[in-house]
Amino acid sequence: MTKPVNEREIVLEVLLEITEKGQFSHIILRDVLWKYQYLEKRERAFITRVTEGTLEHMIEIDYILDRFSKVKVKKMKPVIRAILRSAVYQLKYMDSVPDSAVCNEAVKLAARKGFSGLKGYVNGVLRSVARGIDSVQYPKEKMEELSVRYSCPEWVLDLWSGSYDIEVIEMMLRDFQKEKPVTIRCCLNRTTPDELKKRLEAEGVKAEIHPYLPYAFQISGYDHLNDLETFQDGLFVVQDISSMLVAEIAAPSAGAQVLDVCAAPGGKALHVAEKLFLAEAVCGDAACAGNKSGGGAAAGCGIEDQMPPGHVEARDLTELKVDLIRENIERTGLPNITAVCRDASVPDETAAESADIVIADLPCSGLGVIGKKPDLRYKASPDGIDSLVRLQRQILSCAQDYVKPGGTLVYSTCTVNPAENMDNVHWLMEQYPEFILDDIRGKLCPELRDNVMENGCIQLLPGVHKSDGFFIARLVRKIESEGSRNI
Ligand SMILES: C[S@@+](CC[C@H](N)C(=O)[O-])C[C@H]1O[C@@H](n2cnc3c(N)ncnc32)[C@H](O)[C@@H]1O
Repeated sequence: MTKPVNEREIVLEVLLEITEKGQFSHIILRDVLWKYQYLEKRERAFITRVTEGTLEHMIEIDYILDRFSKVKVKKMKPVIRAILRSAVYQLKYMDSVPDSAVCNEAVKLAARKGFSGLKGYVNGVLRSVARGIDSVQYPKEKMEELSVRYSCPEWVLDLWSGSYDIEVIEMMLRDFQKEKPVTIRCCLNRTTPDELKKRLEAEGVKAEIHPYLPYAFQISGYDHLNDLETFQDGLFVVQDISSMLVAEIAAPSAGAQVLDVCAAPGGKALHVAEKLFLAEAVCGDAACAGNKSGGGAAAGCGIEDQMPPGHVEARDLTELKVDLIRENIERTGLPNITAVCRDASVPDETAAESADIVIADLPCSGLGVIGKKPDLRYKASPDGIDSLVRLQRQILSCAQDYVKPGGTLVYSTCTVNPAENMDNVHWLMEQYPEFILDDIRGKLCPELRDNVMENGCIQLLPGVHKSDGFFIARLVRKIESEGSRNI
């Protein structure tokens, strides 16, 4: 009996949504896995692997197909193109599926989708690919070769070649294709890293401390993260180490007023709120026995009562996004953070010079995280990057206004594209000379300290560093009488 849904048919639906309709792979995949949660674990894993793998290797797959099909990939009917792409992925990268099964299933799927007349074509192309795949010649020219081998558009490589050596580019590309453990952040308002490690291990999870931060772990060896008791109890959140560095670099002191202008789903804002909560939980005065969260059991020195409590306002553009922040606030149980819907590109005069710390973790091309979101590389374009830079500058020009004199602006992106990173920092300092770069070295572990640029910012590169591609700058608004502290 034929099954009502077939995992290859689901892969086809998902691929068409992403490649033909421009949907994001992580969102479509999440929704589809939710819809078909009754499928067996093996089938769900197959859907994820074939979809992500096809996207990750799509330029290489198209190159291979163009060598074996008379009709070029660009000219194929979308359904046939998607069926062939996912089949070539299975032929090249999934030894567990016999070649004959890949070909037969693709032919059946083409027929089910109304293309019975193309059964012979699909079968012919795939059988020739299966026979000849190991003898495909890759391009001779280096950039072209890298583009095909690692499925990265050539214009992206040209862009990077202006700033990075070819060896570094290849290291990044190789790293994007590597399977990596998930990185989590221990919620220090709920537990200690030691306790979390013990509980994870009791659940059969392998947890290793990340070399950059003592409260970050790399975890592996579990089936469904959401099913872990430690996750359900809110003892950790999933977050890349690079994102955690933003809160380290923001380094809020007790009583700080923080504004995150682009906060959803809330990772960095919640981390800053946690730091603030911990800074205020214990009074800094060594002679003081009291603390704000101590329920009044001990008498304090009084400083903690005079100080207004610190707070994080986490903003984002749409109610949908703000609801994501709210869900995460509820999960972590932090009392000192609120989520607000507001467009960061529109000036907010009511917030002028109101924040000790402004976090501007802005929308960007995401070229530092294409290993995790494989379709981003096909969605980005040179024109798209130009308009992102315009948006980033518009948001930065609003965000700088909210920083108090002496306060801090932390600018970050998850890209390795200098136009969206260092160029924006230079632009900001030209437009607003009251801002100077602050050196972040003292806020990082020794291993990373040496990688901070001369101007005090950091550009993390996948494959070079143990993180996503990520950029962080810390700028300080001068107090009027203050001389230049520029480094
Ligand atoms: C890089 S993500 C932020 C990630 C977040 N800081 C975190 O750590 O979870 C950029 C965010 O900017 C938001 N965004 C884009 N344009 C915006 C605008 N004009 N105003 C406010 N937020 C915007 C997006 O919705 C997205 O959530």
